[in-house]
Amino acid sequence: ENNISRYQEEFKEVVVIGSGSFGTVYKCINRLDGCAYALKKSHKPVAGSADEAAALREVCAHAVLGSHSHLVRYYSAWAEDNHMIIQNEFCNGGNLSSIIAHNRDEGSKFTEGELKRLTRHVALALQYIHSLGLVHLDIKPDNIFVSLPEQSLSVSCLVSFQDGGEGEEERSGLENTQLLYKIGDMGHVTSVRDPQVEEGDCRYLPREILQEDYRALPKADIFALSLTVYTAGSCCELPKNGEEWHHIRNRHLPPLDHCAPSFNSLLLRMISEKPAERPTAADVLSLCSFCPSTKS
Ligand SMILES: Cn1cc(CCO)c2c3c(c(-c4ccccc4Cl)cc21)C(=O)NC3=O
Repeated sequence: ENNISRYQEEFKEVVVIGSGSFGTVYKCINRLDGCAYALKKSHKPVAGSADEAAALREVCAHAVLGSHSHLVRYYSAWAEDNHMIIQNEFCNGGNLSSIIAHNRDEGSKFTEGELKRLTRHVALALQYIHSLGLVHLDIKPDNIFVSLPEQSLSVSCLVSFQDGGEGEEERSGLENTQLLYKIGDMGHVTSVRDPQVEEGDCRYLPREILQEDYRALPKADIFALSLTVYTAGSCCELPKNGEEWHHIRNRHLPPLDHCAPSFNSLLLRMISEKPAERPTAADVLSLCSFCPSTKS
């Protein structure tokens, strides 16, 4: 039997960077090109199972999506000794959920400028995905990754990034780096025309998806983007079900007190009960572009 492991042959495993029901994610260095990659190792799904269909959708989606500055880049995928392995771009800034958790501990939160940069980057990626007739269906802080370009990994920037820095002026240091937000985890991507919907995280799902109404799937991504941005701005945990869950679906979302009314009303419009009333990704970009504080 073929017991040569491509994983061992081609990569040096550095550290586990995540693990869960999906499998285990490692930061690895490719022995040939010396670059860091994120490799997710999961058990090979049973042939013909829903897991196998999802794994195929993930890899095919990456292959179709190609490369985009606000999508985590896919490099390769293969099977070995009963495991599935996917090799993706390594994002060195962590994911949005780890940054939100850090802010929650520190009692600090995203400035309006940072929230607008986050909204713009993810809306750019959604505009691209939707333009290809695809939808993501699992937009949430865990699946938004951060890339800090090397040159901005100076100590001062890292300090402000890691420890929140001394105050606003330290944090504002972030606003000027070319920090990039990227959508990752294509495990729920499906086509708008012939959707094979695997429901994403219910905290970020609009009502119509739970009611299996798939007539406006791109607007489900817009709904989830709003609650993702809201979570980053408020550091609050979203409800999974019950009264509070329905309250939000009735557009009751307390405004982010440090953001302009125009930004709060954009977030509210994005969670309109009727998908048709939610803006498209292109609308979000134009509504969010008049922001003085951050470029890019
Ligand atoms: C838990 N976790 C932490 C990270 C690093 C953040 O600094 C991470 C990454 C990915 C993924 C990932 C997600 C879904 C599918 C495949 C992969 Cl490799 C998971 C990741 C991925 O595709 N790229 C990553 O950086």
